[in-house]
Amino acid sequence: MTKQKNTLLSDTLRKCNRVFLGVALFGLAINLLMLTAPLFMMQVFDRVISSRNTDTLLMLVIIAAVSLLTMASLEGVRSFVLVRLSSWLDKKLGGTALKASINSTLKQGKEPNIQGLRDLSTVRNYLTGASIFPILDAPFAPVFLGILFLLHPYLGAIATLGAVFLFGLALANEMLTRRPLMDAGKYNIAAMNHAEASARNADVIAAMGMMPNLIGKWHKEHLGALEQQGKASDLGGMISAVTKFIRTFLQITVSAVAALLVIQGEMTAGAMIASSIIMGRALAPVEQAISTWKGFLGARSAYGRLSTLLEDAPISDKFMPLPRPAGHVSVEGVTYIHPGSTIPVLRNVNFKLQAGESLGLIGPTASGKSTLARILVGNITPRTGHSRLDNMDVAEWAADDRGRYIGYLPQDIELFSGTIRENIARMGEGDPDDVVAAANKAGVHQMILRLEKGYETEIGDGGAALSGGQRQRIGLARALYGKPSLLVLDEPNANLDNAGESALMEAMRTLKQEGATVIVIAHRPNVLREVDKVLVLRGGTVDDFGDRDAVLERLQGTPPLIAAGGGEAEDKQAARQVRMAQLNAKKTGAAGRSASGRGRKAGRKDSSGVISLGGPPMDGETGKGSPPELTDDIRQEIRALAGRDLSDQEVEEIYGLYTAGRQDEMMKRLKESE
Ligand SMILES: Nc1ncnc2c1ncn2[C@@H]1O[C@H](COP(=O)(O)OP(=O)(O)OP(=O)(O)O)[C@@H](O)[C@H]1O
Repeated sequence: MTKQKNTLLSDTLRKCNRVFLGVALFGLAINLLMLTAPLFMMQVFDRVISSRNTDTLLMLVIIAAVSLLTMASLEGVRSFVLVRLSSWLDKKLGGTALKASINSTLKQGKEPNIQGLRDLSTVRNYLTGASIFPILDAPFAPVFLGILFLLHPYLGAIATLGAVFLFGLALANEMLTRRPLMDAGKYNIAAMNHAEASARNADVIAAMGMMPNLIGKWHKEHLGALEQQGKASDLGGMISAVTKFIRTFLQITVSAVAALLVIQGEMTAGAMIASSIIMGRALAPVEQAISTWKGFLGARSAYGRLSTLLEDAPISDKFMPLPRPAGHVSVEGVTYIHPGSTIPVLRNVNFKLQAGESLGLIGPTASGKSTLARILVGNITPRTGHSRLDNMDVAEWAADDRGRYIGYLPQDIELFSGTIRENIARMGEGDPDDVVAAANKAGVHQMILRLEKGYETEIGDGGAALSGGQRQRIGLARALYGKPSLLVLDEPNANLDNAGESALMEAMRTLKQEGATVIVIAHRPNVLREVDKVLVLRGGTVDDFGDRDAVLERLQGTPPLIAAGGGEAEDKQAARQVRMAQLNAKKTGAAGRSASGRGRKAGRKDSSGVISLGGPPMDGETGKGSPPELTDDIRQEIRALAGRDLSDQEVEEIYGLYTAGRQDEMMKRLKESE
């Protein structure tokens, strides 16, 4: 089935046709009224001066004044209409252009930008600004040429030839400058986006002295734009100079021929003056068109980009709201390839969660966890397969509706300029009770109250006025706002201290009681204590899925996928607890089969837990196998297993037992140190 294209842009502009027709008719009247000056001059020279009749002169002045006033009023009304048209266009298309820009960032993985809004502004300014007048006035050029023919066929012929020649120059201008101007536009957009992105990352730039490199990169793109612009301006400037010369020379030629005709008695002196003025009017739109050509090309490119962007926007914003889902999650054969890539980042991912279940999503870096999270919340659409919430494909569920039932905390949190209250209420006004309830659940209420303006504290762009941990906790409160049925938390504890992490785990317990389904991506172990199930993602495929303890037990002997973080005592304790959960699961024979049908890793001891400290596991019997190097990570892991701070020597001794394959003694030493 071919996707229906959104024709909002062309439809909206079509609706403007009547206004443009009106504006063109105004233009006709204005152009005719412009004949006031030449006709006045003609009458003064031919009637007043020869007859010395001052009454006629007064009458002519009054008629000219009325005519010029009418012209000024019409011009005023024309500009009034165009200003209103500009606002109307903005109201009609602005929201859709912004939405489409945001969606294209989301779906096509493009660098975040609001080019759609910029393009709309370019098109709008062109259509409703002074640059459109030469195009609207151009159709009247033949009227003026016709009048010249009436004054004398020679004058008409010279002016027509001149107009054709100038039109040819205008065409040459279009053909020669189109490509460089389009290239300049492209370079310019890249340079501006680059500059915007740099400004957003000011901290990193300043701290690591990246400024010269970034400026160099920006310069390269900007110079590209300047070079192409220069090329177009050189050509345009030359053509413009030739045009000016030809136009002025034509004016002189017409005046000279008219003077000859006057001498030969074929024309009056007044007609000679009038012909010169009319000639100027006839050729003005052609000359103006050349000078405003750049604006026209810019607007045309902007129109092209905007229509491509809007074509993919949803045809209608209307949707039938669906009832609150219970929270059943079903991921069916999901494969995903990032735009611009050919390698699937997720391959045939399948799993199901009942409403109220919680899942820990773990896996090595770049295994596709965040991508899966974005699919689960409906931000990106799988290439094949479906992610369903209560049987409804989230990708097909209108975002504004489904979003009410989903809580999402992305890795980079993404807060907005505004107050804490607005941020928690997802940038709406928000019911105060609901805002406080979400903050309480995220354990952040007291922290907010301690801020100078409490919930009304302005947090700055992206939450710049908050610490990393505060941002994460406010992001969590935003995710919890409105009691969502499904929560997807992407490394929610990455910036949290112990108190923050305890609050997070408390929130997970509360959510469980409330029946919400929670999916949490974890690199640090604490949160895994609160989940029912664990899914291990490796290289974009499900490596293992099942009950937490069983999966963790099966992970024995593989390089660690979760790390004890930061040297915090609780972290170490948690890491140890997760390890112990693995060991206990082993001891009680909880090992099951993996969801993918893969058997558990070849066990080496079945009577007690085998601890692996990264790298290939050591053979407990023989001590054979290549021991991994005693890295800082392994030191940390040993300390986490011990649950307290060991001296370097103690760590090395325990490690010695490990590398010798003396697991029992190692366990004893670990317990001793408890
Ligand atoms: N917008 C994108 N365009 C192209 N490739 C992308 C995009 N986003 C992610 N990727 C690629 O997809 C792969 C998976 O990324 P993803 O962020 O899902 O991994 P992850 O498991 O969450 O990693 P981490 O644990 O480091 O957060 C990576 O190789 C990454 O480079």
